[in-house]
Amino acid sequence: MTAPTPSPHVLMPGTYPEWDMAPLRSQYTLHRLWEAPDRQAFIAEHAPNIRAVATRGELGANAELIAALPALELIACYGVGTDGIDLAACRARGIRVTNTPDVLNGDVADLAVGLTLALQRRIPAGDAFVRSGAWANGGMPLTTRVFGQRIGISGFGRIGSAIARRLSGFDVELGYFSRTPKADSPHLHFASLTAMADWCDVLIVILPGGEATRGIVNAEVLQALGPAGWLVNVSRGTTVDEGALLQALEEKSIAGAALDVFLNEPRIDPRFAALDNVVLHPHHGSGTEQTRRAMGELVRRNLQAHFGGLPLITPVA
Ligand SMILES: NC(=O)C1=CN([C@@H]2O[C@H](COP(=O)(O)OP(=O)(O)OC[C@H]3O[C@@H](n4cnc5c(N)ncnc54)[C@H](O)[C@@H]3O)[C@@H](O)[C@H]2O)C=CC1
Ligand SMILES: O=C(O)C(=O)COP(=O)(O)O
Repeated sequence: MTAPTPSPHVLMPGTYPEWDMAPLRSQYTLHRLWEAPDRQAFIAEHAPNIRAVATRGELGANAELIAALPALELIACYGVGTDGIDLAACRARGIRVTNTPDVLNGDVADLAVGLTLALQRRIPAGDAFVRSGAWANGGMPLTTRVFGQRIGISGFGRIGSAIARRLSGFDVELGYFSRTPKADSPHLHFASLTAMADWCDVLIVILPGGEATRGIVNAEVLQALGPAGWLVNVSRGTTVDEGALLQALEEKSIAGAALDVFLNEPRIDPRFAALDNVVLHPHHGSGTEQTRRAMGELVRRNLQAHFGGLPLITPVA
């Protein structure tokens, strides 16, 4: 009789939906960090056994956590953005990293388009107007036309190009900002974000987060967008200089913003809630059941590939 193969130990900084937890429990020894009363003691106790971390985008894995796990081989991220994971620390130790690209493109692109429509046509305000009974006293104020505008997409990768595909049906003029022009794109290319902000009516941001893009949407970009310009951010809170954005929104030096992402989520700056020219959304770009199931499955396939000695499905590092 052969001894049963021990199941690999996996540290989870935060939970996944139950439909993912059940199959993970059956294949791995899970260590639930979010339930530990003393994180340091919990990590120290289990560190020698932990071979993988299964994390989420916003929880990431910082240098301190990585350094505390000497047997770590893999960090699997439930989400495409890996800006919360210290990739340099991983590369230095040969720790592999995976994410969940592509399966969420459609949902995040749908939300970007939905937020654009909600912002300019004031759909949440319309809903509140009807519910409050204000309609009985007269019509809702007029809004801004979406079709016929110039829309600039900043970050023209998997999700950015999915946004462009959707908006191509909206009779708008499309431009994109990227470091190198895409040979297969018929849209107007901008090598300068400020120049695109000056050109467009709506600036949609879907760049990766992290140091390279921190505050890339700065006061100068917002000024170029101008009092008739709108910002839609579905990327990361860090890509926008939030102080400059709040000031621009308060002074109405831009027309408005629809935001799915913020600094310090979920405890965002309370100044946002006092504004009437914003649509606010709780970082839910991939938040449909179908996509979350696909993301969970991709995390599991990466873990299985790693522990089965097979090539990773969606490696980042
Ligand atoms: N709001 C939400 O719920 C979600 C947000 N995201 C965010 O969207 C980001 C983009 O995702 P994908 O499209 O899958 O990534 P991607 O890697 O396919 O596309 C990113 C694009 O940005 C470009 N880029 C990177 N740095 C740049 C810079 N400094 N200047 C100009 N262009 C630059 C890249 O060349 C690439 O074309 C993720 O990293 C994540 O932060 C992703 C999913 C959901
Ligand atoms: O995949 C990512 O990077 C994300 O931001 C996912 O976030 P969400 O699914 O929108 O909460």
